[in-house]
Amino acid sequence: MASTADLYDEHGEDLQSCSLQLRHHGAHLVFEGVVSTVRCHRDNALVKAALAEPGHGKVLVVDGGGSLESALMGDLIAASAVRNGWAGVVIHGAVRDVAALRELPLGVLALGSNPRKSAKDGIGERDVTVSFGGVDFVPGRQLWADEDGILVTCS
Ligand SMILES: O=C([O-])CC(=O)C(=O)O
Repeated sequence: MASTADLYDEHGEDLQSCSLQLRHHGAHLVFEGVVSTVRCHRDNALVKAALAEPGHGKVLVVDGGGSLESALMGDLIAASAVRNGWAGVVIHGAVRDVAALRELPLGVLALGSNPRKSAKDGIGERDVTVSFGGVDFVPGRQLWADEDGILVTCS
């Protein structure tokens, strides 16, 4: 994959760039894939269900509303994402089991971490457009991530 900076130089007008300073937590610092989404708040049942499905190299973008009060993914859910062929998970919210996530062959970007787990009631939405950091993450669009940040196609 070309670096996000090179992609931006080549296709800037066609790309949205995420201004939110998410941290890398997975072993893969460079990843790309088609966007799939979950919107939820302190409830990760939909995240777990999505990552238990075949990922086909997609990236799950989770809009947790920026809450750092509880973790939306830990090492077990992340390991299931690896098994099911997801390329990465981008979380506007928190993860946990950070030491274990670092060993997993998965792209993981998140706002922060918290050892507290989330509810499992299944409240939220799947494959809706979510927006944060100045980017509209529309399901079906292409996403690229590396150590500089995240780019997503505009259409
Ligand atoms: O079960 C959870 O809420 C998340 C978690 O800790 C894991 O994925 O290991």
